[in-house]
Amino acid sequence: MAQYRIVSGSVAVISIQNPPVNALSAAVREGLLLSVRAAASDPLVRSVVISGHNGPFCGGADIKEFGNVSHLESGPHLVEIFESVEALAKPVVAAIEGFALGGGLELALACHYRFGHSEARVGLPEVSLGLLPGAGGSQRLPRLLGVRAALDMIVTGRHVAAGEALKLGLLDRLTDGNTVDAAVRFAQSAEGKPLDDRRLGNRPCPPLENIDAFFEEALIHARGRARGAAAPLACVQAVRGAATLPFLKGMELEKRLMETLMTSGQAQASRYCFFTERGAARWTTPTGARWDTCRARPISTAAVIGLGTMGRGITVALARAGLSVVAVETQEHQLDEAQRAVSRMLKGGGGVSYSADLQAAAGADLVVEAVFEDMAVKEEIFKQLSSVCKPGALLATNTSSLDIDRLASCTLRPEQVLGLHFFAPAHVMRLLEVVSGPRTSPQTVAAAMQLGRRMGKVSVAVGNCPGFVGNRMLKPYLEQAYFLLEEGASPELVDAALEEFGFPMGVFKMSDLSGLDIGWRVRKEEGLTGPGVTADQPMRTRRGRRYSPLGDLMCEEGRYGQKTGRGWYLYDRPGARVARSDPWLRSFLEEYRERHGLLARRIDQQEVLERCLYALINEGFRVLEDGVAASPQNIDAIYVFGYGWPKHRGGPMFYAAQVGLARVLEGLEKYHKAHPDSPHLQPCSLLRRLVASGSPPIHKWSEVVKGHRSQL
Ligand SMILES: CCCCCCCCCCCCC[C@H](O)CC(=O)SCCNC(=O)CCNC(=O)[C@H](O)C(C)(C)COP(=O)(O)OP(=O)(O)OC[C@H]1O[C@@H](n2cnc3c(N)ncnc32)[C@H](O)[C@@H]1OP(=O)(O)O
Ligand SMILES: NC(=O)c1ccc[n+]([C@@H]2O[C@H](COP(=O)([O-])OP(=O)(O)OC[C@H]3O[C@@H](n4cnc5c(N)ncnc54)[C@H](O)[C@@H]3O)[C@@H](O)[C@H]2O)c1
Repeated sequence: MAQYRIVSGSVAVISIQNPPVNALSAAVREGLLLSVRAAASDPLVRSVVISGHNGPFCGGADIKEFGNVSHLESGPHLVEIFESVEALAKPVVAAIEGFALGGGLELALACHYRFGHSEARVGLPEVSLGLLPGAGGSQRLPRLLGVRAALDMIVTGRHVAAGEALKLGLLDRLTDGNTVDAAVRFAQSAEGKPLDDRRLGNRPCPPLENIDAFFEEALIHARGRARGAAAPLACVQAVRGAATLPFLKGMELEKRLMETLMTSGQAQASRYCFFTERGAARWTTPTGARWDTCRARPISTAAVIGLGTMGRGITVALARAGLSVVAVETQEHQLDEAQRAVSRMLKGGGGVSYSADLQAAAGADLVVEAVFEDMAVKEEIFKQLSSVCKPGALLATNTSSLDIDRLASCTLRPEQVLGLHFFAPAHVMRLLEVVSGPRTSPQTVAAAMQLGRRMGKVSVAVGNCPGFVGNRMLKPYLEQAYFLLEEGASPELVDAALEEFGFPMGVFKMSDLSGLDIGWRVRKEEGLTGPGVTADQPMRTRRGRRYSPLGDLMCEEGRYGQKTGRGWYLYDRPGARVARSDPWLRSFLEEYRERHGLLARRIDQQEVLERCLYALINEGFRVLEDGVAASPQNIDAIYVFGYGWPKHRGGPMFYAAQVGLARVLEGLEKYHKAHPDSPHLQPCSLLRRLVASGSPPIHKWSEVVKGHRSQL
């Protein structure tokens, strides 16, 4: 899987051939080493060019091999191959088109020169797989760029565009033309010239002042951002090795660190996320529709109705994907403000026009409705859209909780109605839930999934139910957090446990950020709170279940969160972001407990995690059982890309498998026994059946799910 040919009489061109990304599989490694040896021993060869076949240079080591030690160990090791490349007595030029990532860039760093196409990008993204650059990258890159720039690239894993790579000195030259031809010409010009200085393994790292202080600070910084992930810290340690140790010692350190990471649960979880993200594109529905049998009609024009928080972001996301967008808003001041905000985000007009009239949506291929969360308002709009829009146009709602089927039934085209559930801010957040009802056609789902990809989203096809997948699972999580407050916890304790687990924000900080009033409005619509609701039932019970009115009481006090400067925390002013503990809240909780005869008890972080996360996971099993999500992988993609679940923990369903399904079941049983009035803690039957069938690995859960009624 490496092509070898001689061109221009003296240049050996070695081309890596392993579509689609030319990953360095065992067969590629074998081929590469043989080719390098052939070039070394052929007296006619005076220089070498290494390139990728059919475009991309190389996407790095073959990630599919990582889960299996015997795969990892078969074929020559990358370190050995790269040493042979660097040691070659003939100039070796990397010809980089497309991308050189991970092991791909490490190969290029072992070459004596690096030629890049002007549109190529390079990077060492191993950290996002829970790893570090383990084939010399952590040692060679700092020797080439200096510690600061190398550390930044390695710890963030960011892709660097060719222009920046040239400025950094990572690429030696750029071309707009044929990269291999340019590299061949350059290789010939370098034939016979000394190479010692071009071998990065021979070079010391450029000196850095106050090296110890620099790395201490780098470690603190990385720890602060890592949210419990081990890989970023190992990256810092490896780069410190490059700065302080001779090359071979540094390579030994890199190897030791890599072995620890590679066998860790975190790397397994991160790898799982890598494939889960991509797997979501291969959607299926139990009605038999599939990603590979459904043709999507292209969408080139869209209308967005309602230009509040969500509508603005959706407009930007659609415009950035190249669609021509008409944005509709009835409130004049909102329209003006939105126009300014959207233009700012798009840095100009960006193919967006504005109107106050719904008729402007007449020509659109797709309409996304993003008005207030009010069924009556949305029903009226869908009725109008059904007659205003051209035949074939898809009608989508961005509702986060309302019934898609009900909206579909207001139209004369229910098969073209769906939910496009964006997350705030819609132009930034990666997740898109594509929600279909029983009457939504497969072609509609296909078109939405294709559009999601164009917008750079991780799009997950889900079924219709209250809260769809993400918000449905969030409800029991939030509920347990409230119950914990009643029982003696503080928002600070709950948030600290969740943040230590790896969430960017605990549940109470998150709730302050999104606004407590949103949930309050939904609970009022559901009849759970509001005037007269508690007249005939206890304050802490609704429909026979335990209910915490804490959120409602907070809203009644005008504590909506950041927007009012007061919520579960205190803020310096409305809109400020820094959360401070609020003594008022402590007395409020004490009085509340006293009023309801609740005795505060000591609650530890383990209970917080188990109550909140197991309740969420339990609902995830129910979602699977109901067929609202097609797979546990889809649920995990939703949580990682939409709800801040830490990647190095794989997603809630993966986490459950890693903890052990029997342990999760046991935990739920224990807590349900202690809180029998909280049905979300009652283990669902799918979880019981999985445990009874020996807790199969996650990719086999669907076999146990089969046979269940599906709503998709
Ligand atoms: C006892 C224990 C012993 C332990 C020993 C430890 C020593 C081991 C030594 C190993 C040394 C390894 C050193 C090296 O530093 C490690 C690496 O290189 S890790 C890999 C780093 N590379 C990446 O992270 C890049 C990942 N890929 C991407 O970012 C993107 O795919 C892309 C390259 C930018 C292309 O993007 P797109 O064009 O959008 O395409 P897709 O993303 O949809 O991908 C298409 C298809 O390809 C699959 N794929 C992509 N990259 C890889 C890969 N590196 N390996 C395998 N497969 C890959 C991807 O999954 C898609 O397929 P699908 O999933 O859809 O079937
Ligand atoms: N805010 C979030 O975090 C979030 C996240 C996901 C989904 N959602 C959903 O997105 C939708 C919009 O939420 P938002 O937070 O952007 O609301 P918002 O209140 O910020 O904006 C709603 C906008 O719709 C406009 N509007 C009302 N009726 C209209 C009509 N008939 N025609 C045109 N415009 C009209 C209003 O003037 C307002 O500008 C809701 O359904 C909500 O549930 C919100």
